[in-house]
Amino acid sequence: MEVKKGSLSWENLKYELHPWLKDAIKSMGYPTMTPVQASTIPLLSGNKDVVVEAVTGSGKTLAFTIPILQKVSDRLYKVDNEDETPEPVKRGHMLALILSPTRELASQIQSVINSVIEYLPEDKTPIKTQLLVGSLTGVREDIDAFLNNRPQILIATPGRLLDFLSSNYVKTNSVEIAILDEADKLLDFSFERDVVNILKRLPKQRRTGLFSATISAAGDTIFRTGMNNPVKVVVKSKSSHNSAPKSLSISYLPINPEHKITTLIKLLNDYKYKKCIVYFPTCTGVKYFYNVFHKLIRDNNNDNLIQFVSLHGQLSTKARLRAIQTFSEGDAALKKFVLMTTDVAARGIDIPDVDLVIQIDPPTDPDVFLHRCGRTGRANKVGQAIVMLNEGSREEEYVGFMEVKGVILSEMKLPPITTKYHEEFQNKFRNYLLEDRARHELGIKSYVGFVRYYTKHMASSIFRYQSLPYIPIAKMYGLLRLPKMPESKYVPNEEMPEDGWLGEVIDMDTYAYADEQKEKSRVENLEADKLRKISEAKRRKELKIKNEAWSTKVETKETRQERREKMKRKREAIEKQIMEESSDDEETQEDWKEVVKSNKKKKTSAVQGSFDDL
Ligand SMILES: Nc1ncnc2c1ncn2[C@@H]1O[C@H](COP(=O)(O)OP(=O)(O)OP(=O)(O)O)[C@@H](O)[C@H]1O
Repeated sequence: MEVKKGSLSWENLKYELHPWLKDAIKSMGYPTMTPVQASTIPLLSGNKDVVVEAVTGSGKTLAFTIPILQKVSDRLYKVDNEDETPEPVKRGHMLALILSPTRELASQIQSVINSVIEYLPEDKTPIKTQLLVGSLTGVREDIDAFLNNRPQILIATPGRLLDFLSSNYVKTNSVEIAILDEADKLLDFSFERDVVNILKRLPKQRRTGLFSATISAAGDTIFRTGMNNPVKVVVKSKSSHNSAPKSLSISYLPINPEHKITTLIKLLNDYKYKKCIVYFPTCTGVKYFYNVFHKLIRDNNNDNLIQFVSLHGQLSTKARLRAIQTFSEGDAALKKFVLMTTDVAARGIDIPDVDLVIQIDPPTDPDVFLHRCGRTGRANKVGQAIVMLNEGSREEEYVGFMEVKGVILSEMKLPPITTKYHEEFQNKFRNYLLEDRARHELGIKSYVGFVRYYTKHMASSIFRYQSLPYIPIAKMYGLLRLPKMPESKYVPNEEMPEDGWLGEVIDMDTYAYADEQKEKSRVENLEADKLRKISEAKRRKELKIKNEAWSTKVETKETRQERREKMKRKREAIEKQIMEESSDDEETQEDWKEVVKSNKKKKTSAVQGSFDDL
């Protein structure tokens, strides 16, 4: 169904809403409907199932919230006869279910619904909501709260809802409406089984609504949701076939990967923005760079003009919700706010002051690109999204690839940054890492995580891990030395630094942890390891000498005294040699020789190595 132009005044809504709901919307300060609301509310409030695809920030949440509240109000307040009273909803039953792929989004949806419910007159039976997401509370507590508070509307993530519904105290046969927000995500391989299981438990005559900015990505799986002849609502941007909202401008920045972090810092320092979201590929990457930025940018910035907030899936639910709260409630008039995050905050998150989004790398799933960009430029507010692409590589083909998907990217020029600026930061970065071995270990983990992430790109012909610039990327991660990993075989021989060192060689034996306890045990382990190696090698050599000595005795007829002297000298020489060889680096050097050797072999035999073999 195409949305027709016309008056978007709430008075023109083609459905008669409950008076309290009409008043609530007016009081909330939304002068007009958005196109997706104008078309969806009448359908879903009536008796239609809907599949809604509308650009990011176009008001889809209210487009399903209003029909839900309308249906709940029908059930709670509507009577055919004035002197009748509606039958109350039974204990253990609910009327509406909303599913969301993330805890943050579920919590945000609950806030939107609650903000409308606030306008419900006090003389009416209260409408209540309950949030069901993993690890915030236990399932048992959720069930107790549900039975005691009797909410009619549940907002949940799939896993927790499934556990919750397994209880005999929870009944689903009164559910009148079910919504899947970010439906394409809920119907992909990660959630589909749970979601389909949940929907199977609901009454067949319920209404179902599927919402997303990229619903087409769900393909045929939408038919597994048990919808009844659904109506498709499509709302595109006004400008031709652009899949992004008109108020959002998207640029790409071709860049040498080695300079990504310094350039990011330059942008964050110099750009005018209120709130910025920076997307990193992995949780470890967020943790690592959050620590780096917190220390190197914040500490140098006496006025603390930028506040960094980190949000990723390895944090507890409470910490995640707190991070979103800090970021969204932060006063942008006082300082800039930067949320460093992963795709956990790619979809649905609605924070009005976000006017800049930066992606260090494109997401592995091309559909997520639009969701990430769409955290800005919402509800007709101006926003800018920037994605960094490795210059002179196939990654630049991403621009054409996205254009086919209706996402237009324009080229952005690099901000002027001197070599001195890069070098100064890299020196600071190196010194920061040298202060604590644990920092470098986290850097290695982040780099390795990134390489794994890269191999998962769906557009694998554009994002080829075989031609990834491994050395510049390792430098971007600040690494002192390239870690041992199978992918290093893709580094061309002529680019491979000696023994993998990316800068000045350091003594790994004395590279210490800042944590005293950890350092003590590292040194102890190192010593024990050395002693073990010495004694093992000594034993092996002695055995060899013994055998040799025996045969020599027969052959040369040496005197006992001479043999003893000789063996003593040999033993001493061996010990000396072992002491020199037994440093931690021996293994690494061997390993690097192997990498170089295998590279040579690869070149001469011209056989392409397969990843799965490794
Ligand atoms: N009728 C309206 N008039 C003005 N602003 C509105 C209206 N309806 C919703 N909004 C505002 O628009 C913003 C975006 O809405 P919402 O979060 O529902 O977008 P969405 O379409 O779900 O986006 P996404 O696809 O990114 O999840 C919100 O801040 C919301 O308050």
